[in-house]
Amino acid sequence: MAETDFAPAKINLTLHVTGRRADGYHLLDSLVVFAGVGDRVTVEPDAALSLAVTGPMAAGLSGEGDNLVLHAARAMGVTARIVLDKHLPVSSGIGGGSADAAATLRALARMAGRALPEAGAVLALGADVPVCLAGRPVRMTGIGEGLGAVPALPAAWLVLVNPRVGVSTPAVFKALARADNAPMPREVPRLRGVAELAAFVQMQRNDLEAPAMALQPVIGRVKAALSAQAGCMVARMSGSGATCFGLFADPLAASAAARAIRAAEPEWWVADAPVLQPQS
Ligand SMILES: C[C@@](CO)(OP(=O)(O)O)[C@H](O)COP(=O)(O)OP(=O)(O)OC[C@H]1O[C@@H](n2ccc(N)nc2=O)[C@H](O)[C@@H]1O
Ligand SMILES: Nc1ncnc2c1ncn2[C@@H]1O[C@H](COP(=O)(O)OP(=O)(O)O)[C@@H](O)[C@H]1O
Repeated sequence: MAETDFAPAKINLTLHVTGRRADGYHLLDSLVVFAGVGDRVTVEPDAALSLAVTGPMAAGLSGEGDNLVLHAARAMGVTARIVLDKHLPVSSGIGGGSADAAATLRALARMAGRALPEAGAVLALGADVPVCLAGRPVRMTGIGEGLGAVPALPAAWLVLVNPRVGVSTPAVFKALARADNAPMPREVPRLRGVAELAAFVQMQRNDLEAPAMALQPVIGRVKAALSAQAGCMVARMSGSGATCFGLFADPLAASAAARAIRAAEPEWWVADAPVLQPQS
């Protein structure tokens, strides 16, 4: 039986870099949510493992031997014909490859009636794969393996904008001036509306914004374009960039903002989508 799974964009609403391990990996403290826009992974039983990439962002993935989808399938020890329908820009700070790997694990587990790999094997696929496998709002800590519960978040909408410049995650971490930054407050408070969520985000940081902007100054323009939109309550960069998000209380304001940015910057990738709520 074929199985399809959705690979939603991962958004770091906050991203504090709080330390650096001896192996060079950084300790993070990040409020992560998922957006209702993403890739789609379809798997079908087959005697050999194969991957076809379709969709508007397929061209961004040339070295298919390295595709995280194939790494994930090997970690499951299952062969399948896999189709990755790629909609998210590659190397863009919204975890597209990690979301694809997580969707592959979920789809193959259902297809083959197998359990998901253990936590260490999931983390070995990439620091963002555990959070993408969780697929719900969490406080991510450690290098990505810590998944702490957060109080339910209000319904909210995001506008995502990428200037179509890929940003290398290792290069951004390398350009970070200091790794010993303050974490988020001990508790993420209960946030009773988008205004409170936006105020919380505003008081936190993405410590990778400055180094990413130094490497790709266009990120400053992306953030400013979002901030200038009516109804945008806060704008920040996600992950190691270059994608920035704007947070909106109202879906109509979010889609109007997306239309306005698309009209002004036709070369940029722009999407509006809800913050995904945990499935009940
Ligand atoms: C920065 C984040 C924040 O969510 O997002 P993205 O910008 O990738 O979306 C992630 O931590 C990225 O996770 P992921 O992209 O899976 O990282 P990996 O493939 O495991 O590592 C790529 C490289 O990033 C650096 N790295 C990654 C994670 C981490 N906690 N510390 C690091 O220093 C290391 O240089 C590593 O070699
Ligand atoms: N399925 C995939 N989708 C996106 N990138 C992938 C995938 N498989 C491997 N990669 C590689 O992973 C790297 C990071 O990609 P991506 O996950 O999109 O970055 P980010 O987490 O910053 O959004 C890129 O160099 C890309 O070539």
